[in-house]
Amino acid sequence: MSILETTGVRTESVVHIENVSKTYGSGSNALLALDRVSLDVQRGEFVCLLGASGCGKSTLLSLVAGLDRISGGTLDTGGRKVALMFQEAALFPWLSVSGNVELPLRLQGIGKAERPKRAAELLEVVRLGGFADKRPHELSGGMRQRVALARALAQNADVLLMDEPFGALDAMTRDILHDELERIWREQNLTVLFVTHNVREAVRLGDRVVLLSSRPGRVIEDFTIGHERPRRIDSPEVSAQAGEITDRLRAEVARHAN
Ligand SMILES: Nc1ncnc2c1ncn2[C@@H]1O[C@H](COP(=O)(O)OP(=O)(O)OP(=O)(O)O)[C@@H](O)[C@H]1O
Repeated sequence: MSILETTGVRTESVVHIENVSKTYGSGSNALLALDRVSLDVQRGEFVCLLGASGCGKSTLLSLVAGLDRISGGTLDTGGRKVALMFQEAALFPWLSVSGNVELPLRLQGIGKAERPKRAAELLEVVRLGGFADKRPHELSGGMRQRVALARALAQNADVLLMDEPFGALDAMTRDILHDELERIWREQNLTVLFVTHNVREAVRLGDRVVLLSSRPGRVIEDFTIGHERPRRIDSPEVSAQAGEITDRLRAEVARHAN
């Protein structure tokens, strides 16, 4: 994987996407979802992907996760481990909170005695220390997403891929989880690729906000978000930049509609 020299700072690209295209189906049913998308994510970066509905954001994440194959171009994660987190926590209802977090530990071959201890540590990280023995149905939506985050962290991945993870939560819960995710990202030196529809959320969280065009998805703009952290989603700086990006997105959606 490439080591880039930028302004004297050594950075390492952990996700390298170059001219990646994805076509679903074939012949007269072929649908071009992504059209020559290029994007590099550096180690430790928090990159948000934004775009109109159906522009291929989830498709790009599933390609990076290796769940589907690219139709053209180059996609290289250097063999790094990636973990995925979705809008729905998708916890196993018959397992306890701890049991859900222990599952990826088991798949990694971590011993039976060690797993509950490691799960307890991860539940502390997401501030669910006292909930190890609860079942998913006993938790709120925000708490279930915390468990899903702990489970993703349990995979010990280099890259965390998040597909609208807070999309189904109320604004206050989402706000709290933004703070938590930012803290965990920093403490654990994670690299995050985060898909969202919510422009403010993208500016609240991202080092960069990458805007995709309407289908077929192409990168049309890559905004660097330089505001000091931690940010508030309702701060004047975040609102102003979100306004600028929203205008760009609206123009793109209108262009596509014409
Ligand atoms: N497995 C599939 N088979 C066929 N077409 C698909 C498949 N997955 C996605 N598509 C199509 O590819 C396009 C991109 O879908 P994708 O879900 O990646 O977009 P998105 O930007 O994540 O959308 P949204 O923001 O609405 O979640 C859409 O037109 C969708 O219908």
